[in-house]
Formats: sequence, C-alpha cells, structure tokens
Amino acid sequence: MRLIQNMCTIAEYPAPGSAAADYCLGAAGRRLVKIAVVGASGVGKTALVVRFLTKRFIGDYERNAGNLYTRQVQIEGETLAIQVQDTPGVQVHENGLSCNEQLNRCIRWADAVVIVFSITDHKSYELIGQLHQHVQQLHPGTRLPVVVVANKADLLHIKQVDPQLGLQLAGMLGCSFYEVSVSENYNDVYNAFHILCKEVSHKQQPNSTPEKRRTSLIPRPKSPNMQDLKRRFKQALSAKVRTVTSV
Ligand SMILES: Nc1nc2c(ncn2[C@@H]2O[C@H](COP(=O)(O)OP(=O)(O)OP(=O)(O)O)[C@@H](O)[C@H]2O)c(=O)[nH]1
Repeated sequence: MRLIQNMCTIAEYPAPGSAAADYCLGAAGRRLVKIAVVGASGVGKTALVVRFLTKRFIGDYERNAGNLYTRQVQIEGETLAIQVQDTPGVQVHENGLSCNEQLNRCIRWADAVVIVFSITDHKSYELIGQLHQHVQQLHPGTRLPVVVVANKADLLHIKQVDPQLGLQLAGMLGCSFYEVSVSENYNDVYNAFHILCKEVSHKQQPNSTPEKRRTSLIPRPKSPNMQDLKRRFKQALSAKVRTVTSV
C-alpha cells in the first residue's frame, strides 16, 4: 500500500523543530498539521487511522508499534500536509492513567488529538476524561483541539456505552464528537479528521479565517447617539400632535 512509503515509527521521528522535522513539511513548504490518535487498547485506533488514509478497513493489525503516517488534505481551498501518529493503547493502573514517555512525547508533538473509545468497552469510555486532562496538561497555556471518537458503532448488540454519553462528555470537555464505525463507514471517519484539521488550521492562522476576513471588510453600522435619538423622538411626537390637532 502507498501509505507504507510514508510511514515511520515514533522512535524514528525527528525531534520537533529539527531540520529533519522541518523536512517533513514537504518540498512544497505546505503547512503541517500533526495529529495523535490515543485511547485504550483494542478500541480501533490503527483501524481508524488506516481507514482515514486508505479508505480501507483491514480486519487485523499488528499490535501497535507507534506508526506515523502522512497525507495531504484540502481544507478551505488550501492543501495541508498532515501527519497522523498512531499510538500504543493507554494502560490503567490503580493510581490512574499510565502513559509512558513514548506516548507523552507523541502528545506533546501533536497540534491536535483524537481520543478514541469503543462503544463495546466501558473501560475505554471511562478513560476519556483522564486522557483529555492529561493531553491538556502536556500543553500548558493553550487549548489543544481534541475530537472524541466513539468507534464500533456497528456492534450495537454488544454495546456497553450509549454513544449519547460520549456526546455529553465531549460537550462537557469542549471537544467535537463523532460516532463512527470504522469497519462500515468511511465518511464519518474522514469528517472527524477533517474537522480537527480545520480547527488547527484556524488556530495556526487566527486572522485569516474567511469569517474573520469577511467581518473585517463589512463596516459596522453606526449606532445612533442619544442626541440623535431625542431629536427623532421629538420629531415623531410633534408629527403626531399635528395630526391630532388637525382632526
Ligand atoms: N466490528 C468492528 N470492529 C472493529 C472496528 N474498528 C476496529 N475493529 C476491530 O477491533 C480490533 C482492534 O483494532 P485495532 O485497530 O488494532 O485497535 P487499537 O486501538 O489500535 O489496538 P492497540 O494496538 O492494541 O492499541 C481489530 O480486530 C479490528 O478489526 C469497527 O468499527 N467495527
């Protein structure tokens, strides 16, 4: 598959800011959006990434080795280079979340994060809040764009989590939410990544969003001042008095 040519592992990935990392921007000097995909083991992270990149669903994958994939996407007429980092499943211990340094490095590297859970695994849902908090802690002073993805929507007969709960939780955390079936639907997967790229793109160029540009071009209507209002009120009043007296 073509994506293999664009793949390396976290360990191989050059340190952010290095010349080698800049090279990843691509010869065309495109803007780069870096996305990390995190979540519990077995929720379908690799399947999600591969589906997004190839449009295909392949049933079985090797246990995750932390692969990095690259592709280009069109966002509002601009071609962006995006890198998607698949990560090993998060472990939970008695004291809570256990994220190894490899995973932390990947989260720090990212401009945006996809947090995945499976509707067939309640434990993976319980991780969302902690994972979100952990992600934000690794990016102090900024609000990293995050999308919560509820996967395996085709397995309703063995569901342990109502997707509605995922929606509510994502809302509370201030994240976008997508319910997807990686195995059955490509469009939802694409949309989840697309909305994240859009959010990052707007964050990278806050003054160049079409909405902002448009509002800055349209002159704001002047609000009437008090003197003007009084004058108009008097005019209206005297016109009424005139009408009444003439009857
Ligand atoms: N029915 C169904 N199965 C899925 C779906 N997505 C993934 N799977 C299956 O779930 C299993 C785990 O998928 P992976 O993509 O390897 O999960 P992962 O989160 O990367 O797992 P780790 O590498 O262990 O962290 C595989 O057997 C997939 O085929 C889905 O939408 N529906």
